[in-house]
Amino acid sequence: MSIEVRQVNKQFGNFTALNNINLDIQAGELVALLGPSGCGKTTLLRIIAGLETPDTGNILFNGDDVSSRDVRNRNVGFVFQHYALFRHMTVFDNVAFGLRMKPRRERPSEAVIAEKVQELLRMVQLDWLSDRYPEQLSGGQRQRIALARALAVEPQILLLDEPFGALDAKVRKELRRWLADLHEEINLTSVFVTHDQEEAMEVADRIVVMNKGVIEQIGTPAEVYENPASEFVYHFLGDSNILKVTDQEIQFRPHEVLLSQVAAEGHQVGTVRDIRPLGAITRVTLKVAGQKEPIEAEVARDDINLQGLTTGAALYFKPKAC
Ligand SMILES: Nc1ncnc2c1ncn2[C@@H]1O[C@H](COP(=O)(O)OP(=O)(O)OP(=O)(O)O)[C@@H](O)[C@H]1O
Repeated sequence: MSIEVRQVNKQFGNFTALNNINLDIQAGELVALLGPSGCGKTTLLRIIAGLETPDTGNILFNGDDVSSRDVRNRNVGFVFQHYALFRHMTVFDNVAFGLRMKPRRERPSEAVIAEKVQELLRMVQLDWLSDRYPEQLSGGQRQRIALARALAVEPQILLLDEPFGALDAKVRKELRRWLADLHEEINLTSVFVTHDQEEAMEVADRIVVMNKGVIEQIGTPAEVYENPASEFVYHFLGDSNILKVTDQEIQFRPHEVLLSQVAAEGHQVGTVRDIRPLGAITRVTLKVAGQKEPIEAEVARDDINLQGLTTGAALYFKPKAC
């Protein structure tokens, strides 16, 4: 199901939370709303869900204006951090909840509900936990159960607010992959909120970069990273260096640097402050005379210029684009 956001504005008192938001999301897309804290991501998600009303503007699902429908009549599944699982219900009952709450005419029989719940629990790979209570689950398991619960009513739209927020890095990664796989399995349109650019890059088909209530750019992860529409997008999507050359400032990312242990054409010299192995890459921090901020260079861990390199050594560098 496609989602259109048309000229949406939202004020909280004098504060403009959303300023003329326009957004088209295709059926089957997985879209990330990315931006710093307070930029309006959650407000936009809540407006799409029907949990919040915009001051002006419309929301359309598959071309139908749903602006005046309340959340129960939008058939969206959502996982918001503060909509936790019901503590007094087992995992099974949590997932069954939405189906049991359906009006009598639409409500499946208990046998059908049981089958459906087991199928969802198998899908999130937690069917062995169906009799447990939420407090007996890990954070990652709870999030997966919350997703199963949201999917139980077969929504065509899934809205997720920082779904992996409080989890450790490894579990986050597993869940991200799981969400992307799930997306390929069932034809769902999903929008998720994150302030983590890596998370958006890794999972989303397209990223909506927001700042102070406006959309700065919409594009695929590659588009927003390689062709940022504004300074804000450039800085938000990754680390960057600023190098003063005569009266000009050059900006470049840490991986866009050439290194040399010997003086080379077009290279400047720096002093090695720190050498930090980060898995496949190594980050070298350089202090450069006359430069306020240090320069960071990221190269493959087996880069020849790292051989025998120690802190305090002189190292020559050059932004690749120069
Ligand atoms: N009910 C409300 N009343 C007043 N101000 C609000 C209300 N809800 C949100 N705001 C304000 O609107 C702005 C946008 O909030 P929103 O929750 O959409 O931001 P966000 O981008 O999701 O931030 P975060 O990543 O911190 O959750 C914030 O400055 C917030 O303080």
